[in-house]
Amino acid sequence: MSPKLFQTFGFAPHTRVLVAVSGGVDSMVLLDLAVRAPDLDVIVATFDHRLRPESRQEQAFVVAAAAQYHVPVVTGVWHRESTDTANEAAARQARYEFLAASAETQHATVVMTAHHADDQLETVLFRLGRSGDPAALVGIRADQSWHGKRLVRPLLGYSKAALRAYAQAHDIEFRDDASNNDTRYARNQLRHEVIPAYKKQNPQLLAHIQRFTVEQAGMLALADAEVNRWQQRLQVDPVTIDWQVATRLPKAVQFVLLKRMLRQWQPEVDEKLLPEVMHHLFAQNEHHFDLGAGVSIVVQNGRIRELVLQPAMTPVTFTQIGQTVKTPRGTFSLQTAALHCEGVPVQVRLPVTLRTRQAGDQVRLPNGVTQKLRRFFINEKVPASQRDQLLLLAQDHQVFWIEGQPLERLSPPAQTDILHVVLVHSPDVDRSEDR
Ligand SMILES: Nc1ncnc2c1ncn2[C@@H]1O[C@H](COP(=O)(O)OP(=O)(O)OP(=O)(O)O)[C@@H](O)[C@H]1O
Repeated sequence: MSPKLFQTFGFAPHTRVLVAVSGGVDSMVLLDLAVRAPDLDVIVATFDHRLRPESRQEQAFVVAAAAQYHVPVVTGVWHRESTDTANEAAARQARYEFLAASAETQHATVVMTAHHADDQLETVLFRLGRSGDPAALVGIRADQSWHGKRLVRPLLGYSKAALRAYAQAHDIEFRDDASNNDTRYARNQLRHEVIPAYKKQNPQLLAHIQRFTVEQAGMLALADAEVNRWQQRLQVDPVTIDWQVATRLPKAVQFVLLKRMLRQWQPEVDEKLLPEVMHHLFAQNEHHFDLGAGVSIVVQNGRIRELVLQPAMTPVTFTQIGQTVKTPRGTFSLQTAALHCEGVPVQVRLPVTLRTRQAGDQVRLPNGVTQKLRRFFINEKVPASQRDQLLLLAQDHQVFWIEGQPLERLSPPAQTDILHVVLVHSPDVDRSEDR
């Protein structure tokens, strides 16, 4: 293992790289390699999750190590709100938000973490146990675009044993993360109890998983292209699929096709119902299936029709202050906050559209990080059944306001041409307009 390993990523000279360092052996080795690489301008980022008493000292250790390497360091601390749960997933989310925000402020174009081959094995086995979805089994990606940057895992091809050997050979100090020895966590149980036995039985396990994840990513890309081709062939109109031609394909292939098409329509449908949908496709009777997330489908005589139970509202656009729009959900008018004290003022730019969510929507969090709206809804525990119904104000895919969400969760856009407005809602509209 040598700094040459970065060459495969084709970084331009003096690429600014934010290296995520916890102080553990993996990230200390990554830091050492990155600092030795001639083409990289390294900045260290270290986050204190405050989940263990020793985490402060670990962060101080990383800060001191960065100083020894003469590289800048940014530090972050997880200031949990009382509503945040202190679990591993929430801690990881906070850490990645810190990394994204730090990359922005440090003008780094690449963020690196020290995930290695054993992490990959663990991730794939863990996901296999939790979900049968082949897309989940691509595992950790070596190089992906992320928040407008590249998120790179240069050590994914190296085992933990190889990293330890490098640390020993180069006298690299590190701190052991005590939580890794805590078998309360499901992943650690897998790490300490299941994987060692599995590896003993199959000495090539790491190499096989490595190969599997690379090929799996390729297979899924091929599958996407194939699904698009079939979709064009089978789609009669935007909400109708004629399944007759597809029936010449093996049942398992039909299932995959159907699943991926429905996911494109609505990512949150309940896929457990799909075998039943297929079973009833060619029945004479009409069958209705409620797939959740506001979507139901009707199947009959080899045709599938989508019905959105509560149709998404037709988007309406405000181009000026004072404009009033009638919708099936009531009458809305956009007023300047100074004129109206009703409701809380929102900062928007015009034109702004009132609508329900769309694929690609995103919000900007108070810490400046851009987050997918889908992820935001999950974090804020908005029930899946409500997500398609909530009204929001958006420009393109940037969402400024969401019905029922406290505004301090959403920060305004960074532009200066913002207006303070309130959306005035009169629900007492004639319900006959709903049709
Ligand atoms: N406290 C931290 N500060 C900065 N970077 C960290 C910190 N903890 C972990 N990292 C980075 O993330 C990488 C993965 O760490 P770890 O395996 O502990 O993560 P995890 O909690 O399992 O989550 P995930 O694997 O999904 O990132 C580390 O190699 C390191 O680069």
